[in-house]
Amino acid sequence: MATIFTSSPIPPPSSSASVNRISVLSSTKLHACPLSLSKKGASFSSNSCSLSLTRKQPRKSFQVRSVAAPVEETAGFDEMLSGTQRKYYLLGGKGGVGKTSCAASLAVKFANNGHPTLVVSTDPAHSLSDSFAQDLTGGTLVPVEGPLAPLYALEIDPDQAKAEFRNASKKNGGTGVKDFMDGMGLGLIAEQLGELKLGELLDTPPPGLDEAIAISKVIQFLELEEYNKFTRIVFDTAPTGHTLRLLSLPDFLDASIGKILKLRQKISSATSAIKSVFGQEGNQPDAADKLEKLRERMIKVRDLFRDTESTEFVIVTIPTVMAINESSRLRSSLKKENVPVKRLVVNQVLPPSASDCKFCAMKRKDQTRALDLIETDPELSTLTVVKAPLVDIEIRGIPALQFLGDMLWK
Ligand SMILES: Nc1ncnc2c1ncn2[C@@H]1O[C@H](COP(=O)(O)OP(=O)(O)OP(=O)(O)O)[C@@H](O)[C@H]1O
Repeated sequence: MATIFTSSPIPPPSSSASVNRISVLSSTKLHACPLSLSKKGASFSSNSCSLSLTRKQPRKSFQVRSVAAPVEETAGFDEMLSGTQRKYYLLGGKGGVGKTSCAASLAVKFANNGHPTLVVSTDPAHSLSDSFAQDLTGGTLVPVEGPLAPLYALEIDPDQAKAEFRNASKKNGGTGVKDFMDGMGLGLIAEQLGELKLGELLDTPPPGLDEAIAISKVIQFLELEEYNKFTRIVFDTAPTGHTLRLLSLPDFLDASIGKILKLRQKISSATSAIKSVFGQEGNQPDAADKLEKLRERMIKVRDLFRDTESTEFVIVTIPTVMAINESSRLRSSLKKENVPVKRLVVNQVLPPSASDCKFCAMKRKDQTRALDLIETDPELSTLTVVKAPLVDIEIRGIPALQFLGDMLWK
């Protein structure tokens, strides 16, 4: 493919279809350079232009005359946009690859296209506020300023969610029940309870538990009326390891909580006579209720993850062998758990340039090797690959997110 670049003024919109207009985000003076993303790599080239988000530069524009149009692989954003029924997008991948940036840019794009959108962070190390450059902390719905349709953010506090779970469980199946049973001389059942290893679970929660509870908390929120308006919900999830463990947690917790509740029933019938003598009723029915609710939400989370109609997990990666291998393992685990995956975002792809910078040339070669891996990887090769270029400043704030979103979600 050959591409000719000139830097003449932008022609009127009616000019030849083979001429691509370069977008300029005039409101913030962010520039995009000619870019076309193809399966074989980012076909971006200019003698005078590297891909950059440059502040305070004079308004410039380029025109690209494509001699042979590259085969572009797009995200299929129209499909993501279509329908007014609620859809969930979970973005996940290795730490630091750009999950938050991609999730935030998707949320902005949905909102700008008319969908009332909620973006949720379930990563214990939240970075939504940093990404939007707005204070979105507080654990409740916070409006994001800027997009056309309502966009709200929610940063779930995993510690608070975990504490709630711990309290509910302790009253029913943790040390609270164990002490209670010991006191009643029901050591045998206490041993059975020990087999559940629930005490351990609560004392040293497995990584991912916080996120599972955070997501269950979101489900609880979504049942409230004020959340009905959201037609797109984008999750910025924690790095891969957490996500993988998270996937198996709903089943694990469902089983554990189910056992606890059954056990509680047994205990309550076995001890009803004793309780009636000693008049010990306590507040257990309320706690049991809470635990049962948590269990129901866990089941909803699990079902939500697997619902191909409404949910999609988008894997975000960067063009390095390590990140791509990790993405492959993630995809394999998601497949085992029947979580629908269609798209793979490859972020921070170095655009080709005519400069002879040795470091860039080496880096580009390295990235190309990694990108080639995707095409032969049995887990990843079937996915729609969407590439986003590495830009030269941090992606922060609505204009920058719009810029990234316009390149990614097409
Ligand atoms: N295409 C890009 N070009 C340049 N910088 C980028 C790009 N994508 C993301 N970044 C920057 O990389 C950093 C990490 O991005 P981000 O926080 O989105 O990653 P993350 O995967 O969510 O990280 P974590 O795993 O820590 O939550 C940020 O400073 C962000 O601005």
